[in-house]
Amino acid sequence: MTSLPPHKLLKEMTLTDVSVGYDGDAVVKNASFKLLEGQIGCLLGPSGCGKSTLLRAIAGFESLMVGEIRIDDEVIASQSHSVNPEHRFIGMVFQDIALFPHLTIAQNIAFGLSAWPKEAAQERVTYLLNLVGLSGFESRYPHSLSGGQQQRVALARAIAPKPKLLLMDEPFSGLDAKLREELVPDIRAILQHEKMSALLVTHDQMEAFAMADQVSVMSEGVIHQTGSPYQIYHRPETRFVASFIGHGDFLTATVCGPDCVHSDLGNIRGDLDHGFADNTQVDLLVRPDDILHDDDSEFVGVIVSKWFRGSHFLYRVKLSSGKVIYCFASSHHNHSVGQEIGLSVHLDHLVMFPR
Ligand SMILES: Nc1ncnc2c1ncn2[C@@H]1O[C@H](COP(=O)(O)OP(=O)(O)OP(=O)(O)O)[C@@H](O)[C@H]1O
Repeated sequence: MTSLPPHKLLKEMTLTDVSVGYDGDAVVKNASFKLLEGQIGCLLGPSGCGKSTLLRAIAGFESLMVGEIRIDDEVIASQSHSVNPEHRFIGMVFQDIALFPHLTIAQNIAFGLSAWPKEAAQERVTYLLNLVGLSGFESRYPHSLSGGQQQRVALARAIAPKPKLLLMDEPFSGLDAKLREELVPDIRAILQHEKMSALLVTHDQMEAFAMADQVSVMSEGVIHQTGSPYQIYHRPETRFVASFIGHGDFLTATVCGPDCVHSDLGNIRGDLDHGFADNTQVDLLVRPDDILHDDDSEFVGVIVSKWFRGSHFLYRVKLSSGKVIYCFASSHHNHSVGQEIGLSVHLDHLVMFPR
C-alpha cells in the first residue's frame, strides 16, 4: 500500500475532473482546482451543493466516479485507486467538534500522537496549548470549556500530528456570530503560523472571505469559479457567482464601444474584457459599493428602503426606469424613504452577461 511520508508540508494538492456521487448519481461534477503550500482554500456554496461530499472524497471516505486527486507527487484517489484515509496524512475538524468527553484537554490533543516518543508528544501538546491560547487548561475536561475553546482544542488535536492538509467542515457554524467573528481570524493566524494548508467548507461567504486565500464557489455539484475573495466578488465569471456572492442587481444595458455600456445610469466606461460586439444587449452587474450617494450628480433615484449599518447607510433606490438598485452612503447622509437623492457610478470593471 502506498503512503505519504509524514511530517512534511503539502506542496500542492490537485483535483482534476473529480466526480463523486451516491448510487451512480454524481453530486460533484468535474471538480478541478489546486491548493498550494500554506494556502487556505474554501468550498463555498448553498446547502446541498456537494461541498461536504467533495471534502469527504479528499479525506478518503467517498470513492471517485472519475477524475484524480493528487497530493504532491502521489495520486491518492482515482476511479481505480484509493489510498486509505489514515495514510493520506489529512487532519479533520467538524462542526460538531466531537472532543472525547472522558479525556482531558491534553489527552484530547495528544490523541493522534500515540506513535510519537512520549517527550516529543508532551512538548507538542504544550506548544499547541500555547498556540491556541489554552495554556493552563490541560487537566480540564471538554464540558468545562466554552464552544469557542472546544473548537480551538479540536483544531489543536487535528493539527497535532502535523498532517499535510487540514480539512474543516463548517467548523464555526455551531458558534454564535460574535464568537465566530473572533475565532475565524485566530484560526487563520494559527494555520498560517504552522504553514498548514487547509480546505474549509462553508455556506457563509463572510466566513469564507475572512478565512480563505482562495474560494471555490459551487452550485449543484459544479465549481463555477476558483479565485481570491476579491476576484469572486469583483470579477464573478458566472451569473450564479455574481448573484450568490454579495449584494447586487443586474441592469439592462447595451454595449456602445470597446470600453462602454449604455444603461439607466447613462454611459458607463470601464475595463471590459468580455469582448461583446457593439449593440449587444447585456445584463450589467452593479454592487452597492458601485453606486454612491452624490448630491452633485445628474442621476437621481427615489429611496424605497434603507438600512443603517453603523458606518454607512445601504439604500434601495428606484431609478426613473423603475429599476431598483442598491446605493451606499456615509452614515452622515441620513435621508428618508421617498426622498430623491443623486447617484454617482463607480464601476471600473464592467461585469456583464449576455441577455
Ligand atoms: N450518504 C449519502 N447518500 C446519498 N446521498 C447523499 C449522501 N450524502 C449526501 N447526499 C446528497 O448529496 C448532495 C450533496 O450533499 P452534501 O452534504 O455534499 O452537500 P453540502 O453542500 O455539503 O450541503 P450542506 O451544507 O447542507 O451540508 C445532497 O443532495 C445530499 O442529499
